[in-house]
Amino acid sequence: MQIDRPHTLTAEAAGLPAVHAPRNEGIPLDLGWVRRLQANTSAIERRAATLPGRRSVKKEWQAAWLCRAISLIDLTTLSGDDTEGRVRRLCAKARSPVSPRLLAALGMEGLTVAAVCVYHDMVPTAVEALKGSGIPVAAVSTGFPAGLSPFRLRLEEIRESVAAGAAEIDIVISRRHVLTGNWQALYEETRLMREACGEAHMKAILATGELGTLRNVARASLVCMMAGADFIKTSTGKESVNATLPVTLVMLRAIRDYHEATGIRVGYKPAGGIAKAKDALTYLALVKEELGDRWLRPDLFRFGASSLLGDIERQLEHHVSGAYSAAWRHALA
Ligand SMILES: O=C[C@H](O)COP(=O)(O)O
Repeated sequence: MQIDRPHTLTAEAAGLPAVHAPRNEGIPLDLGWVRRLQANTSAIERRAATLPGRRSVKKEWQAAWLCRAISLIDLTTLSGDDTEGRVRRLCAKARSPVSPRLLAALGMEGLTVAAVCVYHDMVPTAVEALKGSGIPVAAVSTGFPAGLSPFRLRLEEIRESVAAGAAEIDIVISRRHVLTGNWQALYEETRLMREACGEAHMKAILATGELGTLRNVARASLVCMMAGADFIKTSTGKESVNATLPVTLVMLRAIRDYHEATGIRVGYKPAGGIAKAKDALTYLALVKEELGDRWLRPDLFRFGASSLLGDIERQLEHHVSGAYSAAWRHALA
């Protein structure tokens, strides 16, 4: 598809000025609605398969959309060997996601990523390193990635992450509630997590690669939105299958249904394995087709990605200079 041409290659084209959708306060669990939801797997897979081939944005339009993609990244490090030093370097990258020379050439001075996403223990370091930047810190709490620690500890972890300065909390759902069709338990658990988040925005990670069917993905999406999730997110990045286009179609349509029924906009975060600039453009095109431009802003869309920024930077370098830089020059991103 042809994405509309942004007027100019400016910060505005990259997703600014900031807008803030009202929060999703949730609604009572509607089991009838949940059970009516179906997913036509073969139709969804057919549609998803046509998407990468139909995308076509070139030259300055492509550069503008790649800058938009940067403004939508939750720049992430979630490794067992994370150190304060690595998190500080990541935060420096978040403030200045591509070289100042490139930003000046693109007219994109001031461009930053949307947030930095880290484990609970790294929240104070990230908060300190991002001070004054306006970039929020997101914490993966609730026994990430499996979410199988005692429930009271998962709630406590959320509270501690918020107290340490996290403005966004990425929770993981209990996959077993989905696999056993226990929507009541999923709703109640997610609702309590939302309460523990307080003012912090909550992204509900479904771990779609472990939910078995696309119908389960649709129903889990809906239950999490009913329970008050501000975002629904595909994956932790640790499952064997993470973000995919079919899962994205299902989740976007659940978001559209919820919006049509309630008037509330819930955000979407594909995460895990999105590492190429062209994949990011495919996701943006799909969101634009399914939900419209309003969802292509940081308050309603994020990429959860640890290495996407590096490839986008390489493509922008090519746009400006006509040459590709070596991948190792962008190792951190
Ligand atoms: O939430 C973010 C993901 O964990 C990042 O996954 P990734 O390292 O495959 O980009």
